[in-house]
Amino acid sequence: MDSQETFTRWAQARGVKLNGIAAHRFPGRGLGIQAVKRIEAGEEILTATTAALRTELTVPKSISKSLKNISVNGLLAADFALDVSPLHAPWRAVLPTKTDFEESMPILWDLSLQSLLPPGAFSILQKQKEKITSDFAIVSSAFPDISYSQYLYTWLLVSTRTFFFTSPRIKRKPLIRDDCLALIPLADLFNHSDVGCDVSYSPSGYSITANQDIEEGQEVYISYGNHSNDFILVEYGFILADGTNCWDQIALDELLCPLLDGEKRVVLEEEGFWGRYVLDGETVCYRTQVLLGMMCMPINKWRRALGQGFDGVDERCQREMDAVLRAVLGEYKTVVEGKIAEVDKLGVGMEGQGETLARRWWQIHKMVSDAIRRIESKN
Ligand SMILES: C[S@@+](CC[C@H](N)C(=O)[O-])C[C@H]1O[C@@H](n2cnc3c(N)ncnc32)[C@H](O)[C@@H]1O
Repeated sequence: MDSQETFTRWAQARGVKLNGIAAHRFPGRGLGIQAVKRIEAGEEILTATTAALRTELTVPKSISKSLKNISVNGLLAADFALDVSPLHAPWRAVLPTKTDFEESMPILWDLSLQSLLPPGAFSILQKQKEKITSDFAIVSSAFPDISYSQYLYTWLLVSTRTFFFTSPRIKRKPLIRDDCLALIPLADLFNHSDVGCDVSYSPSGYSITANQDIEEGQEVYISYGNHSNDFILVEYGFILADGTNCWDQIALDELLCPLLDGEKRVVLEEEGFWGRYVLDGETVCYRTQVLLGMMCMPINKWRRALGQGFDGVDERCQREMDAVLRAVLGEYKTVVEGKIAEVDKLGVGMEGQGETLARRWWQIHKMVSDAIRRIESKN
């Protein structure tokens, strides 16, 4: 019996039930879930009782009592790092290796490559580093034998494969969303697509239901959330192919925020419209329209537009706003081309790392070029 089969039986013995699916290795995606029969939309394909889960409630007291104020991701990572028991051996045997992560996860890339991440991804990486550093400080003072590299590995294992979980037995206050985590054996093998099977959670456990008809032999996906490729790259170590992520967007703050300062910036801050400007595959966000309006309108007119909605501003004004955006995006396109050239000539790290990074910049290039074309064809 191979490790996948052993793991499957182990999970089934713990209360995971499968219907028409099995673990399967997919090139470039590690393990995933495959349909082993034709599945119809609405069919339940996996259920897991809470007895099958690994959560903060299952971490041995000998570990949790020494790790007060740690994040739940950090607590579960410590549990993984300290766990050598035969109990979880079949699960451990199918998990990605440190080498898998070295190639895929930006946090393990050379700093010169990290500095070439798109701004949106770079800021997510900084937050991820802060969380891990803070968790490791707590863990290393309680368990000095756990090395940083071992802890980073188990932290990423947890962060890349947890599901949303709550329980009345959890007394933690305040209970923030990032801390509502569970590991579900076998369900953690589903790979991500922008739209996937429905995952539902109730006090009795999890249920995963096909969102569409799936042919025998096809890969079966769930969605990890409505995430951009910048987010997926940093948090999960891959990007979805061009045109296959309907949630993709790019951050525009670095381009737009420097254009405004002084009083106009203060007004935008006061009205809650400063920062978080994005462009997706179809348009810039409403916040960006509000900022462009501030750049092109007298303040009284801007306030009226804020009350009535920026979608209906007059044509002349909209043309001015479009012209500002067109100019900014044009400059950014040149910057993006420079980044692609830098990535190509850097020659640092594993081949796959630079390749993923260049692919991401090309996706951004396309999004920016498409937006420029849309503006030009409109005016
Ligand atoms: C929850 S696990 C899924 C199982 C994983 N493939 C494995 O071998 O253990 C999440 C990880 O799977 C990989 N993954 C998920 N969806 C993917 C996709 N669409 N393309 C490439 N890799 C994907 C990434 O490495 C991600 O961090």
